Formats: sequence, C-alpha cells, structure tokens
Amino acid sequence: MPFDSGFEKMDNMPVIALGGIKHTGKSTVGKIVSQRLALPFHDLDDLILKDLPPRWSIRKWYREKGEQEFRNKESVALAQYLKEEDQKGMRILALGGATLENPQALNLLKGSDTEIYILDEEVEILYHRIIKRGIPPFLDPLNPEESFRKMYTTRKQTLLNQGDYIINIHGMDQTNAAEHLIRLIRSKYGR
Ligand SMILES: Nc1ncnc2c1ncn2[C@@H]1O[C@H](COP(=O)(O)OP(=O)(O)O)[C@@H](O)[C@H]1O
Ligand SMILES: O=C(O)C1=C[C@@H](OP(=O)(O)O)[C@@H](O)[C@H](O)C1
Ligand SMILES: [Mg+2]
Repeated sequence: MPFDSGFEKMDNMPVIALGGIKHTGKSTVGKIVSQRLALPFHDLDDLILKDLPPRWSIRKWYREKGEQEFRNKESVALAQYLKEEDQKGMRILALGGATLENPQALNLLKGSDTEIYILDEEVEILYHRIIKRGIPPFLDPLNPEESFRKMYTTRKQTLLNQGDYIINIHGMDQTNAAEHLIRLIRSKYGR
C-alpha cells in the first residue's frame, strides 16, 4: 500500500542511489521502495538506453563498443540525471552493476547530494538467480560459476569501499528487501 512519506517535499534530501552486484535487485527493489514511499524512481541503465541509437540494448553496446565507451555513456547519463534531479528532494536511482567501478561516475556521485546504499547478497544465491535463465554472455561459458565468483570478489571490495550503507538482504525476497531498506531510510530521516 503506497503512502506519501513526505520525503519528496522536504528540503535537503539526498538522491538514494542503489548499488550492488548484478541481480542483487537494484532495479526491482528500487522500484518497490519508490512506489511505497511515493518517490520518483529512475534506473541508470534506462537513462543510458534512452541516449543510445534505436535498437541498441545496453548489453549490445557494452559488448560491441567496449567498456570505456559504455562508461562514457553511463557518466553522461548520470551527469544529466544529477543536473536535473539533484537538490529536488528525495528520489531513488538504481545504479548499474558496474557504476561504482566507473571513476567518472563515482566522482559525480561523490560530488553530489547522493547517498549510496549497497544491496548485499551472498554469491551462491546471486549465481543461482543469474543462471536460472541460462548462462548470460558476461560469464565464461566454460566455467560460469568460477567467472562469477571472480567478478563477485573484486566488485564486492569496491562496493564495500564506496557505499555509505551496506544493506544485508540475505535470503530476503524483493518485497522484504524493499521493506528493510524503507525501514532504514525512515529511521534515518525520522518519518
Ligand atoms: N531479493 C530477491 N529475491 C529473489 N529474486 C530477486 C530479488 N531481487 C531481484 N530478484 C530477481 O532477480 C532478477 C534481477 O533483478 P534486478 O532488479 O534486475 O537486479 P539488478 O538491477 O541488481 O541487476 C529479476 O528477475 C528479479 O525479479
Ligand atoms: O555488471 C555489469 O557490468 C553491468 C550491469 C548492468 O546493470 P544491472 O546490474 O542492473 O544488471 C548494466 O549496467 C551493464 O550491463 C553492466
Ligand atoms: Mg538493474
């Protein structure tokens, strides 16, 4: 049941940016939180996509143009978002799985009124969530589990270093994870 938390209308409220390894639920949980708190929601991947030529997907762009081109697009989309949305009251932004490894994007986030909340889940659960629909192209088809574990270990360190809050959502479904995050936000901002 959505309720108006009043957060959006309060002054000096940050952008709540959700980070986390692929499939931790940044996009899904972010959307639920925004609906429950009646806050605007954006997904950085969607903002990037809006700026790509027609018929390109994020994954196709990443694969064909390479990491640096993807990072440039991501930084431009983030800068635009922050220019328009920063200082406008609380809003929710789901980051991409690699945003916090992008130095330009990280600078933009750190230089704005943004709080970074990291959704943290265990490697086994994420791996099983990812391969449910087959092995995705970002994993090594010869040893998908090993390649995911490597990605998890390096990314996790960056996330722990860059996050303002680490949210342990272990074993929670999307709704429970969203409720957990809402409790944290409400306790922090007293509503
Ligand atoms: N807490 C959760 N428990 C179970 N499945 C989840 C959870 N969070 C997300 N999912 C599922 O995992 C997939 C990826 O979620 P998504 O929100 O796109 O993750 P991200 O944006 O972090 O990559 C979706 O199918 C989503 O329904
Ligand atoms: O982990 C990654 O390297 C990426 C994750 C994606 O976001 P999600 O984590 O929301 O899927 C997207 O930003 C891009 O494909 C790169
Ligand atoms: Mg996402």
